[in-house]
Amino acid sequence: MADSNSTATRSSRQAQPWTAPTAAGPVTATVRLPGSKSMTARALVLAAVSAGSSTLRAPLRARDTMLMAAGLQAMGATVSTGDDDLWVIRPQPLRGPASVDVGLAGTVMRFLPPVAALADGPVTFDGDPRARLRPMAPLIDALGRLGVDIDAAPGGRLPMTVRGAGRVTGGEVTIDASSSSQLVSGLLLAAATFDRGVVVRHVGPPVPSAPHLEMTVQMLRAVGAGVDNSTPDVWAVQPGRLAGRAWDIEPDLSGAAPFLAAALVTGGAVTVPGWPRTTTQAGDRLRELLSEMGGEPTLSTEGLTMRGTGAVHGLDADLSDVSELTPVLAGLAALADSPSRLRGIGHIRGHETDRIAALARELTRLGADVVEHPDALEIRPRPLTGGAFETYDDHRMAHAGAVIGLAVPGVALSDVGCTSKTMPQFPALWSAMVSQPEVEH
Ligand SMILES: O=C(O)C1=C[C@@H](OP(=O)(O)O)[C@@H](O)[C@H](O)C1
Ligand SMILES: C=C(OP(=O)(O)O)C(=O)O
Repeated sequence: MADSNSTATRSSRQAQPWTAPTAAGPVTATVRLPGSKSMTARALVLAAVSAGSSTLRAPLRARDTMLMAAGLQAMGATVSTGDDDLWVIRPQPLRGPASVDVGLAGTVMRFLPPVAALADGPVTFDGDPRARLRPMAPLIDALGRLGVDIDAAPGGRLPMTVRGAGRVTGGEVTIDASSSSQLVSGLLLAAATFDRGVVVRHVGPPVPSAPHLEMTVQMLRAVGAGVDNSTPDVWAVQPGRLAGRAWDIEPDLSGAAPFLAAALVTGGAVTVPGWPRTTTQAGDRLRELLSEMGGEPTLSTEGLTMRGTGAVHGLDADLSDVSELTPVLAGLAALADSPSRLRGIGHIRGHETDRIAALARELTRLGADVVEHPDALEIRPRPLTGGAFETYDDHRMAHAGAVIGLAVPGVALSDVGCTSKTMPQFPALWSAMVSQPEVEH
């Protein structure tokens, strides 16, 4: 069952003010990270729409994934999350009435409505206040055109009720998924169980987060779905029975970002064990992005080791594929020896908070010179001074503040507890990393 600490809403959770620890010298640490949010979410959804039982080894236990588990359970699936290392999912006929709390999880709000359409009965969705502002309309419209009956708040937002009819006809549908790749992933993950499967055609400005879409396609194929993604911006899922399976969840590589960044900031070395040789996770791009910023990555059987060289350089990069890395890279950019331009990130204004505005505001407050563009951030480093750092209920804003705090004493986060969205152990892991004495090699 979902534990209350992991699923607590922002309003039911006390803010946890936290002054980020400053590193006394180079940090040398091995940091074992929890499972990937994106893989855990997909594995749970696929397990619930498969024909047999599934297991998830090393899943992520955090607010987003516990809400996913609870949502599926509310619709009738048996989801056993009691064992930290092995979750067991037994699919059952999906049913309403049910009520799903999406929290602030994009994965829950975009992946579960298509599943709810398969339930026999109404399923209501709502979440944190900010969840009501995140883009949902293209998914609601697409499901409507696939024959699903949905009542949503004006403008196509949460709260909403999906009046599941026990089956979905499916077929071809166009969608503008430029605001989130999750709108497409959600349709695809449930589609093999639609009578006619689905053909999703994106029309509009580019869809962000290509690696996340590739993860959706690969994980669908791994449970036996026929998926054709050979035409750009078109994804077809054949109707068919999906097989339950045993999933090994990789460590969360996007969650690795602040820890690896710490190696650059302090001129130390941080190792993340279990870094996969090949992966669809967006966070794997950290190897290349952080080496452009001055780090030296080594991938070995020990995992990924990022070494700082003592220098942090600015970064000019299109982050549209890996936009969830933006907050940490922006924090690092504020400490760099040259300006940065983080481009292609307009859609992150619809993430947990408007991340472009939030980063511009908080980095400026600490003394950086930041120019905010509709879809980019320009960061010109200047000497920073500690002070208040608002986290906006956004785990990755907290990561950014922690990274700056390594070098700037007195960076006072308004709430580090928001990291429970994807890594409840973040404050403990961070403090342990910063306090580890340097080891001479
Ligand atoms: O499908 C997923 O697991 C995710 C897709 C991406 O969403 P967007 O395409 O909305 O950026 C990413 O930013 C998010 O953290 C996780
Ligand atoms: C954008 C993110 O989350 P979500 O899955 O809620 O969209 C994120 O984790 O950076």
